[in-house]
Amino acid sequence: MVTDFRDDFNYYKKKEASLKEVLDFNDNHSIKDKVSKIDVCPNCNSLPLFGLIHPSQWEIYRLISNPGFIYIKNPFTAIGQRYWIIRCLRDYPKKPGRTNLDIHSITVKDDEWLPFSNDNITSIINKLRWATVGYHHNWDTKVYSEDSKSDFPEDLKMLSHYISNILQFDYFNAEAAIINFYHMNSRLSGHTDHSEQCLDSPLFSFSFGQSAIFLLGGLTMDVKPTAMFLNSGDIVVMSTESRLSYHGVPKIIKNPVSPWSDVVSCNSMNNSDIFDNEIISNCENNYWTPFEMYISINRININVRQVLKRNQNKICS
Ligand SMILES: O=C(O)CCC(=O)C(=O)O
Ligand SMILES: [Fe+2]
Repeated sequence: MVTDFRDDFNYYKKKEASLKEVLDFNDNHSIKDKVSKIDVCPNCNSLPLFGLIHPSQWEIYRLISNPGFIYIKNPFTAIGQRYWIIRCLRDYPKKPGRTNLDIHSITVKDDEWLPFSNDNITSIINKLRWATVGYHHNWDTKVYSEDSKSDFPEDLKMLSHYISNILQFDYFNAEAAIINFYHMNSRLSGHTDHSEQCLDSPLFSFSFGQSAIFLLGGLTMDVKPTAMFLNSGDIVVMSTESRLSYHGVPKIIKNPVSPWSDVVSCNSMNNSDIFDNEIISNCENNYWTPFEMYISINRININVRQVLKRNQNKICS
């Protein structure tokens, strides 16, 4: 029987679906003959970026079935995970970022967003489904516009550019990001990301919190997808032939581990001015508690894209 993207999506969204065919990058047997390991830079002298382990220790794989798709197994330190989770919940949804809550005319005052302690705020944070920064993704028209953009966060830009350099992409400029917030029963149906004017640049996707079953298909819905687990801290890159592939998230599953837990110490960090030092200095104390409550039952995905072509300086309509 031929199965296509829809069949597999519908299969994996079921509670009782068997997960034995899902690629698990933590299990050598599961990935055997399906991936090839990338030796990033054997003589890599790059300094580690705040929140990441040294790139010489990263585990990076290509999928043999899907050229251009790259998987990096969680290269984040526990503090790094906490940092990005806090940024996604505390800062990116605030103005000038946009969220699904704007559409429902819910405005959140600065000091109300945290610490999610009263019931009202708890319910607001639970309504958060997406936030956009940089060029704002327009969910209806799918067209970016010069009239709808805000500054791209410098720290997220630095993270994306760092990964792009380590992977030796010629050029990448982070110009738009969608932050997706998933509950345990959320899904993201199969789609391609084709709104960007530059489709030759890679797309970087960072996952935090609970795990996803991620389906990666081909250029049409007729191609049977590869199913894989994405766990907290994992990074995937969709480039070249995979940049326009169908993909989706049929199910969120409980992450058996919590890699944000084992914080060593915040003091030894190489804090560049780009990173928010308030988060770094508070990441070990109670400040983290409400975020931990959130991330123990939700998943966050940051999806970073380049919108314009290399020499283009604005959207051409
Ligand atoms: O949550 C994910 O892993 C994928 C998100 C995605 O595909 C998107 O935002 O376009
Ligand atoms: Fe996508």
